[in-house]
Amino acid sequence: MRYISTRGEAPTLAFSDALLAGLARDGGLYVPEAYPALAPADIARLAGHSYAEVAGRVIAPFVDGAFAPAVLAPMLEEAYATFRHVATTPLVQIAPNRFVLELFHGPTLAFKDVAMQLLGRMMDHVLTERDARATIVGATSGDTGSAAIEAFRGRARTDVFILYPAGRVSEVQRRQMTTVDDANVHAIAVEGTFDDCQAHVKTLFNDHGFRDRLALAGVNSINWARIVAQVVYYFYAGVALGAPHRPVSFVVPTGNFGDILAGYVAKQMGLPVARLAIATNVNDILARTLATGRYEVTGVKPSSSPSMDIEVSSNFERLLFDAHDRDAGAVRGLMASLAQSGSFSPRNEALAAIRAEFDAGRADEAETAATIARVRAETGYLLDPHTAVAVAVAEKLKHDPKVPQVVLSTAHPAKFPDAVEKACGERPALPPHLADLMERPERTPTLPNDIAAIRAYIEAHARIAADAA
Ligand SMILES: Cc1ncc(COP(=O)(O)O)c(C=O)c1O
Ligand SMILES: N[C@@H](CCOP(=O)(O)O)C(=O)O
Repeated sequence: MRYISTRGEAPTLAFSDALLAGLARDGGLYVPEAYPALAPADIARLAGHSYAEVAGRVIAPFVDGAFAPAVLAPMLEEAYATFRHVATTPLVQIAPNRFVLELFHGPTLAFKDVAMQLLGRMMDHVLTERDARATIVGATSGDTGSAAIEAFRGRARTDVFILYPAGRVSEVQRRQMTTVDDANVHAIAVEGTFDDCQAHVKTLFNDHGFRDRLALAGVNSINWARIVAQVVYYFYAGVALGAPHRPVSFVVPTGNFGDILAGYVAKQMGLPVARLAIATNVNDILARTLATGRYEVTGVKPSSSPSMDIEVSSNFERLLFDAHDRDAGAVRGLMASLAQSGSFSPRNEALAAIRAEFDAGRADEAETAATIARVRAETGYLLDPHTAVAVAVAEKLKHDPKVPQVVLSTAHPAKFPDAVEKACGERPALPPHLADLMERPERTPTLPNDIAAIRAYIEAHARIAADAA
């Protein structure tokens, strides 16, 4: 399997190079040359297998050559042994034919652990084989950062620099990043939004001198390996609910579009997905795009689901690439328009193709809080605010009642105790391994929203730079 850039001007790479590259050198995102297919019989054979075993079969065609089955299988066993649930990502029914897919049983209580626990091991393996090191630079609205820090802390071959928007993540999210004292971990508060942090990361990748000097690697969902690892739970849940013999729909709380893109990839591979629904909070740029045909940045508003407070939705570029029949020139034009004017309009046929695959809806702050309170009162189930956005949208969508509808639950409610308590009067407790989180000392520099300051900080603290000096 080879990987090509959505902007068509970067070298084509094998999986392990795409894994270390993060952003393509032309500013685009890597995608496979073609999506591998799983025949209905192959999908049926996933039934009854453990999460790690299903992952082995779904991931294998993407990594061919780079990770032999004898290497990948133990890596997957080890990665998912860090999860606190025997099913890794269990399904819980909350209404007739509506299920919550709990993706938050990993070490940092969010769906990011599913991919990051594997990514950490894969990168370490490739770096060890090459006797190389890397400097990971990532942006987070709260969850990617802690998952990346947990996956890479203490690793000799990687330094991790995570940029998060100061004051715009929950206290639990911040502390999960800032209380880790391993020398290779740097959680940096930036006086800006997540979109600013993500733009800074992309600027650093596009500075080829800096990128090469520090051997930059990315762990955001710009990294294709993140998407691949997330494809697995669509198959795992789909098969548990009757695929390939019956279709399944998914409703996904969405920000950077990585999670729902993984569902789209699962569908391209052959999983019978009836509908994929994008659920947004008040930062509803994607829902507006599907409704109006115009992608238009209007300014991020802080919400009770802060991890989705995103307007520049990175992975939408991968969907645009497919929807424009893989015309890299068209994607370059749209992205140039976004950079210049904060907006773009996909071609009519592309928009029609997107609308044919996806539904979209938004839930405002009052709807999100009311959903947490009502679902708790009616079913006893406690939703985190991100999952509540998706449940609220699921309830509003037109949906075939015979098709199972799976709402992806992306975070544990205890990551957002203030929002949950405000909504339903109940303060969820952190699991035992994080019980003393609020007492642990924090370590986090605050930097201005300025690329020069961020570049200088990373250069001054990256071990690769120090060793080269
Ligand atoms: C808890 C939570 N839910 C939903 C999302 C949105 O996922 P994505 O950015 O892949 O669309 C995020 C951030 O990525 C998140 O952390
Ligand atoms: N919501 C994310 C934002 C970054 O998304 P990613 O999937 O591209 O890493 C977060 O919690 O950091």
